[in-house]
Amino acid sequence: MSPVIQLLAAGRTFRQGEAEYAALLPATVTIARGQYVAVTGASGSGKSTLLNLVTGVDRASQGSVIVNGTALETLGEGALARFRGATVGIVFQFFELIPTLTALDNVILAMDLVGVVPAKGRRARALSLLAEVGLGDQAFRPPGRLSGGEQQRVAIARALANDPPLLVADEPTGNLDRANGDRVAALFDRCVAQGRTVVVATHERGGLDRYHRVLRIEDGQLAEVGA
Ligand SMILES: Nc1ncnc2c1ncn2[C@@H]1O[C@H](COP(=O)(O)OP(=O)(O)OP(=O)(O)O)[C@@H](O)[C@H]1O
Repeated sequence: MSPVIQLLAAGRTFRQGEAEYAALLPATVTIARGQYVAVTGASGSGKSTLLNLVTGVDRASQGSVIVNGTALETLGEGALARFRGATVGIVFQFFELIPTLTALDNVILAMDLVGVVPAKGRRARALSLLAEVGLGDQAFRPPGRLSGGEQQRVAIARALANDPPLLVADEPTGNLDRANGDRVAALFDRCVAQGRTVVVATHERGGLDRYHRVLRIEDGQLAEVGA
């Protein structure tokens, strides 16, 4: 089942020499199961910082990040890594695919690293996910022989490899032209239709109609903009 995500006065500060710098001021927000949420804000406003707390990639400096009732700050590194592997799929602006592997092997590797999909089913599942994102005939190409839009679709297939209930994407269309961006966004729409919770950071001010909720960050301050 999709997770409920709660931030309770969760913030993140970074040390800059002698000074402390708040990348995310203490924020309280609940994201319900199956919600489709946009996080908007200018470059440097704190979107990635917020996403990193929600995914357990980074830890809050204060407050609590609770996913399905588990406060992530209570988990040790091993337990946090298992949480990420089983619960979260992440898509990055610049795809972050491994250039020396084929599209297929990039998706299989995500399953190998986490180990929740039985080994003998991984190849077939990866092929099926690539077909689902419209890349059935490109599975054996390395990322360098795919367009940006195709690489991002490989990255989405990889993010879905372990069937995570939560999908988090950091500016996933920021590097794509309109047509490819629309195609990628349509795949996220489908993930929501499948019952996943999907959180997307975007600096765009338009095209927000598809989301259930829009959160906005300005200089580290999170606010709800609209539903
Ligand atoms: N590891 C870090 N150490 C120090 N400062 C950091 C670190 N990560 C982020 N910051 C700072 O925190 C602020 C918020 O950064 P963040 O990456 O969250 O912004 P963003 O809204 O995602 O920006 P962009 O849209 O450009 O990705 C920025 O001023 C950034 O320089």
